[in-house]
Amino acid sequence: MSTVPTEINAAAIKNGAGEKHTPMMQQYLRLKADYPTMLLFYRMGDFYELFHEDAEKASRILGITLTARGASNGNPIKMCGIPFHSLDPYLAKLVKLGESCAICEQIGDPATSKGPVERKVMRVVTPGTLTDADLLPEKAERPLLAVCMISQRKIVTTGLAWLSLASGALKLMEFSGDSRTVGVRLQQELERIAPAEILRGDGADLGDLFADKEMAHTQRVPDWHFDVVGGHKALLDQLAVATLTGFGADGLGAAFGAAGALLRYAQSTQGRGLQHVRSLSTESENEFIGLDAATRRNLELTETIRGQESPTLFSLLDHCRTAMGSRMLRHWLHHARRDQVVARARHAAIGALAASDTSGALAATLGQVPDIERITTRIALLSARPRDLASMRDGLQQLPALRRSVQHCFIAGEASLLAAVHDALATPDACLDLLTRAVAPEPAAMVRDGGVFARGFDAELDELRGLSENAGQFLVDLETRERARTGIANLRVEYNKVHGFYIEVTHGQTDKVPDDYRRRQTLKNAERYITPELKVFEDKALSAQDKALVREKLLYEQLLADLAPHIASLQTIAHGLAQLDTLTALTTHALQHNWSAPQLVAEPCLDIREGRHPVVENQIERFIANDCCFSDERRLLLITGPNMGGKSTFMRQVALITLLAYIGSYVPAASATIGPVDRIFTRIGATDDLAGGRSTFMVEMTESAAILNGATEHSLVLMDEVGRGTSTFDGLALAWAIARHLIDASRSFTLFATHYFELTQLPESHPSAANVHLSAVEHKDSIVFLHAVQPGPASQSYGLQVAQLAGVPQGVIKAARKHLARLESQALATTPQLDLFALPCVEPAAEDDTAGDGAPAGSALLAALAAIDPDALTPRQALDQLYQLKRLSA
Ligand SMILES: Nc1ncnc2c1ncn2[C@@H]1O[C@H](COP(=O)(O)OP(=O)(O)OP(=O)(O)O)[C@@H](O)[C@H]1O
Repeated sequence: MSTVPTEINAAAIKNGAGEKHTPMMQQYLRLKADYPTMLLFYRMGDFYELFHEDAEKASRILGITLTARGASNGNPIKMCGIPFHSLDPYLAKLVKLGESCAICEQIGDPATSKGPVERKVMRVVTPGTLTDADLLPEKAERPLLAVCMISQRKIVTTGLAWLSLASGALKLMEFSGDSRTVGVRLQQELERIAPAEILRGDGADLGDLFADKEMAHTQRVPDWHFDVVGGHKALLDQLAVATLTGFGADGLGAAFGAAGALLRYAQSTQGRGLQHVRSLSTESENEFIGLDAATRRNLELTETIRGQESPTLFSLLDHCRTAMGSRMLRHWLHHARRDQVVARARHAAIGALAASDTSGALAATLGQVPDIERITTRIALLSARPRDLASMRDGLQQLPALRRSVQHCFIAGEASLLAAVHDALATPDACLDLLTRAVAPEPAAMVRDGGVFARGFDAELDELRGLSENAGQFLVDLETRERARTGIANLRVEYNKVHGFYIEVTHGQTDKVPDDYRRRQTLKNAERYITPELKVFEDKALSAQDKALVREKLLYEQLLADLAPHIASLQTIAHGLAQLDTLTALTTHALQHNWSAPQLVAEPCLDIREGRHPVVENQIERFIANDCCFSDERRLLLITGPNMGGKSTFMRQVALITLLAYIGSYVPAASATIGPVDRIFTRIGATDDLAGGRSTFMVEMTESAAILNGATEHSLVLMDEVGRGTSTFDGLALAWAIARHLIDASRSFTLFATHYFELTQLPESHPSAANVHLSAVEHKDSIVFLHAVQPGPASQSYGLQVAQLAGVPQGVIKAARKHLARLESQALATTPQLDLFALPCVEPAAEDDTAGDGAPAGSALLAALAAIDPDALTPRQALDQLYQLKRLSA
């Protein structure tokens, strides 16, 4: 097997320099030299041992005892070990933490070996190349990705190749630009693809891209692995084709380099070719609706903001009955296509499934289908276990029923996607026939245990099994015969593992034993004998058992080889099943929650009627539905309203409905008509990034900068309380300018929530902006949220009432009220800037971009008067205000 030669190992050189290591240690060091960056698990009898630094590291991570064993080259050998049968849980833990492990087995026969038994690394486990069912997350992919960058005259071309080894899906993409834009882009693509492991060239300068500790484990490989010509050839060989034109990969360069390194690494970890990697897809730069990391997080697509698995959009919609469906749903949520055709086909399929009322029956049948995708991969990698094959057989038997249900649907309604699924689910008769004939109804877990093959599959195996299985009857017969022959009534014929077969006679009867009895063993109360007849039988029976095991092993290898030609059709079936499962899950959710089919149109618009937040509507008793309407003439909504009024919920629901429509799902709304969308941006909530050295305000501004630089007229932008991370006036000024940029320059559809009431004047100078507010009413001293979005700006913020609701002590609230009144009157009296933006009753702004942003100037007295809310004043405050007004008029 080729190894992963990342660097020449120091230990190997040292070992050659005349140091005195034991023969076993020499062997260990030779093996370790090929895997310098991995933990080497060295098989010794029933244990895997780790030595030296590997032992220290593993004992620390796994919490196992570190010991020392003898000495080599004069130094004690540090070591720790684990029993061979409990390897997988330990591997799972290590790989989760980003460690890679090489598993070295004994391949020689200890009985005949001179010196240490021959050993070889048989398996390499790295975070991005897992295929074992026990090590992989069931509902997520763990792709391996390679990055290749080629610079030419300040233009950097970045090639990406990534492979989900567990499914065989191989993808390429390439993009170019100056180093800054390429860096940003790369970061975004890595966030979308979410690789478990990244390969990069030894000398590649990727800036501080991988400084982020959250980023996948990176592995350096020699730069020459990224050779473009070599990579192109490796792809042709892998896919067994003469040209890559059919895969849309013509004209790529850096991506081929990445693919070359990727395939080399993946093959080396498996120790064999990747016969299940048969196809390639090339992603173009603008295929998907762009979502940056902040947006993926803020919208809680597959992870909550706190990093939990639920409640998220994925956890809500995942009614999938197979892991294949769950993985596809997760993929769809992160890969909404801009092309409306794909989404429309899915809407039609959901419509047909819903109309035919078969989703319940489909879900029940899908529940009996195993993870055919991953089992197929294990067949290709020759690591499938007998029970994998048995469940594959049982799963394939469900195909005709599924196909009938699907056919029923697309006859009922027009759905070309379901027709394609129907075609994909054709039963692979030859494969199913082979599995049915070969595999026992309930096979043993491991081939080494025997009992894997069905009776009647192989005549030789049946004969060998017959010999050992008939032993029971033979022994009963022999016992009867020998009792009659010897007259010993309590004579017994038995078997044990140590002594084999024997005839047992108690001491009192031994004088009756015939001459042909040979003594085998003397016990306290009895003698054990063997006869020539019993010996012949013993030889046959025992060797038959061994021979049967050898035969089963051989047959199993042959069976996997015979299944290889079916890999492509099994992959097609797995894809069809995943699609069907995902569509059925979306249909189930749509039916249960009264979701409707969105309309995707070519004109710029976003018209949602009675929209709901998909996750929140599930959590509270009565969710208030709201409309949201954007058009070419109405591009920015300023959202005001009290804290807790529902602003963030409303904004997120608009983004989620848009995204759901584009992944092909129905949406939580009475109706939704949505035009082209290229990106969704969100700037929501204030979190600081202490680990990254960025303050709350810095994070806020970085995210805002990305939006201002990246948003286009087809983007949907969510801005929540921008500017609140700094002083009031700085914040207000920034919020004002950002909003204007979004209206004038980006022309995106923007939801702009703010507590700066001054901004609500924007629509007067910018007609494509409009005010809406979340309504609330005061009841006595408290507040009742109505959660309804209404036209116009909010009249006040109710901050103190919300604080009161939150349990802030009464005394504090009272003091705050007083102080607020004082502040408001002082601000009006002494800070003319405030009314730059304030107060609805003043003159409308002049549309002048340069002079104070066209802010109105009005009489301070009028402004102060307008700011007074008589209902909110105590008699004492009213009197204070009166004095204030008097002073202003003086
Ligand atoms: N349309 C709605 N119908 C019913 N309840 C809602 C609705 N919208 C929001 N809520 C409830 O109100 C709570 C607060 O909503 P949200 O966080 O969106 O308010 P907010 O206006 O953004 O508050 P803040 O300004 O303090 O961030 C939510 O947790 C939810 O329980």
